[in-house]
Amino acid sequence: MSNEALQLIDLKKSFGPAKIIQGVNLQVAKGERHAIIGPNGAGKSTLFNLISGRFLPTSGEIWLNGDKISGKKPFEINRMGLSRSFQVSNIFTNMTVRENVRCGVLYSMGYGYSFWRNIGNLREVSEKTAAILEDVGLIDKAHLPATLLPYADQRTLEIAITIAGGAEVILLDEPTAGMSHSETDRAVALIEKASQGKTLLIVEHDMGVVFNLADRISVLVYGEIIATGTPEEIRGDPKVREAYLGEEVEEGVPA
Ligand SMILES: Nc1ncnc2c1ncn2[C@@H]1O[C@H](COP(=O)(O)OP(=O)(O)OP(=O)(O)O)[C@@H](O)[C@H]1O
Repeated sequence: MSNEALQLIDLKKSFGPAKIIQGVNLQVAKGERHAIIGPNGAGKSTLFNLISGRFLPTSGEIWLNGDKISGKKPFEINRMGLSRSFQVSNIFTNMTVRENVRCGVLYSMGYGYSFWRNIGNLREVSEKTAAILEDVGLIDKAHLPATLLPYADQRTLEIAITIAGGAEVILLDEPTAGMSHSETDRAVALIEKASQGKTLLIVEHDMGVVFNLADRISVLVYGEIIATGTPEEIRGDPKVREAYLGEEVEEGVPA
């Protein structure tokens, strides 16, 4: 059995004549927290859309835990153990916070979204739901309709649902976008705790978050990975400084 949770092999994606992803090779080990950084338009969202099955690659392959997933549909990839967060849109706004997390828990226990089925082990579902709500700090707001939550809490709920789904490999898309410093700190703590024992791939613009959270970082520029390494290696890489980090290395990144 391979030790790779996720493997991208010479992955390419074009939209018409525009070559957006230009031969990406990436290996993410089981249990690793890996961040993808790069300037606007580098292709980070496109890469996530390829991995989660929303886009088909133009060429190349994607493997998840030793199984080829490129060419499969998003729900098939999800069932094979990969879960992806969206920018809030995964939330059922007409349900309470508790019901949202409960859906994720039910899904992880194999019930899918078939609410009408007779659910035998209700107690286990309720206990798991309560534990997640407690962990993410939303237990006091569990009874509220999700739509009434402040923005940062909605993002937190989105992360909670993604993680409640039980997938081993989790893709988080800019989880701290639009958050204040203190909200960001709380979100990072949540992600660290909730991703224990799982594999995390994260796209994030906040360099403080990236350099705190990631075991390794890949830098994507114009659809190509120009460097992969530990935070120290990336911080010290002249190519990265020149192409992307620039002044942020001095100003935004913890030494
Ligand atoms: N469906 C599409 N059709 C055509 N072009 C697209 C499509 N999706 C993305 N692109 C183009 O691909 C390029 C990369 O976009 P992408 O959103 O992946 O970048 P990004 O690194 O996520 O940027 P940001 O940091 O701003 O979110 C952009 O030039 C974008 O216009």
